[in-house]
Amino acid sequence: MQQRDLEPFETTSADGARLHGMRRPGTGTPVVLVHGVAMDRRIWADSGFLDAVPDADLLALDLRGRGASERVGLPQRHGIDRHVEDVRAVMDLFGHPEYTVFGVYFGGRTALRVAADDSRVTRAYSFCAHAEEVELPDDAVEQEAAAIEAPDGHRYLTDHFHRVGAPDWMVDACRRVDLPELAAVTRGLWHGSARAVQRRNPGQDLVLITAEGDPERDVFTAGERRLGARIWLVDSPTRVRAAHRLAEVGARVATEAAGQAAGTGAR
Ligand SMILES: COC(=O)C[C@@H](NC(=O)[C@@H](NC(=O)[C@@H](/N=C1/NCC(=O)N2CC[C@@H](C)[C@H]2C(=O)N[C@@H](CC[S@@](C)=O)C(=O)N[C@H]1C(C)(C)C)C(C)(C)C)[C@@H](C)c1ccccc1)c1nccs1
Repeated sequence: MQQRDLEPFETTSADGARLHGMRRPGTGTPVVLVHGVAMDRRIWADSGFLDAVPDADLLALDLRGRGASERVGLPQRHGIDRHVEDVRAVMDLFGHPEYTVFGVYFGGRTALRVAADDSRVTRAYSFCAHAEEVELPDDAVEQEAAAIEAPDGHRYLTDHFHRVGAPDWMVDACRRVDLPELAAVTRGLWHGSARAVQRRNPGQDLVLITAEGDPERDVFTAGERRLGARIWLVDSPTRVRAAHRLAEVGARVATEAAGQAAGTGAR
């Protein structure tokens, strides 16, 4: 992906947070790309996703506190509704009537919440995050936040993701994050992220993606029943290792986008 294709953009979220992103111009319904917690917008190029979706108009933002976007500091400014507002600010900036939103991990859960709140989203993909209520184990999440804000916080993250077989692009992304901000994002998960995604709006197409071997696969199929979502499975033993398949999933997204443009897209 030559750098010449990428055009930077800036906008402001509903609470005033300054956001940065990159547009890769293309055709058809624009696709807003939403990264996960310990990531930034560079993962889309690094994972090969960008090259797997050569024609689409891609809008990749840095969520608040990540990449070049504003550090907001407080956990309550990192709740999932603030993430939703970040994505909606990008949709407002480009002013299209319809968008596809594609998110990975917590960015996928965010994509589903954006679709529930905003009917400009006609298709939402959640890579390896489901739509059901989760039990946030207060101690484990607080321990994780404390480990992240410790001096060797990057090592905690990279050792863990190495150990569970994450791809290099995910491990490298951890090294780029600002640790105090990442600890605030982690504590921010207590602000609304545990709630299930309530609905699919008429005319929306939701796709939940997880690993063939995911022990929580049944939680994803619950979303299929409850929301009328589609399920894609990737050939991987776990959700974390499914990250190796992100470019392959991008190619499937491109096929659907092309199909839609030709008027034959699955609805
Ligand atoms: C089974 O987990 C996996 O398959 C790993 C997978 N995580 C998830 O899918 C979801 N999280 C979880 O399931 C669970 N949360 C967790 N802490 C919240 C969290 O995620 N992080 C906070 C920090 C940041 C790095 C991110 C993360 O990544 N930490 C990994 C592991 C990293 S190491 C360094 O310890 C993670 O999961 N830690 C768990 C535990 C603490 C319970 C062990 C629960 C409590 C929500 C169930 C995420 C998408 C989520 C869903 C709903 C609501 C909130 C978050 C990955 N995400 C990114 C890359 S891999």
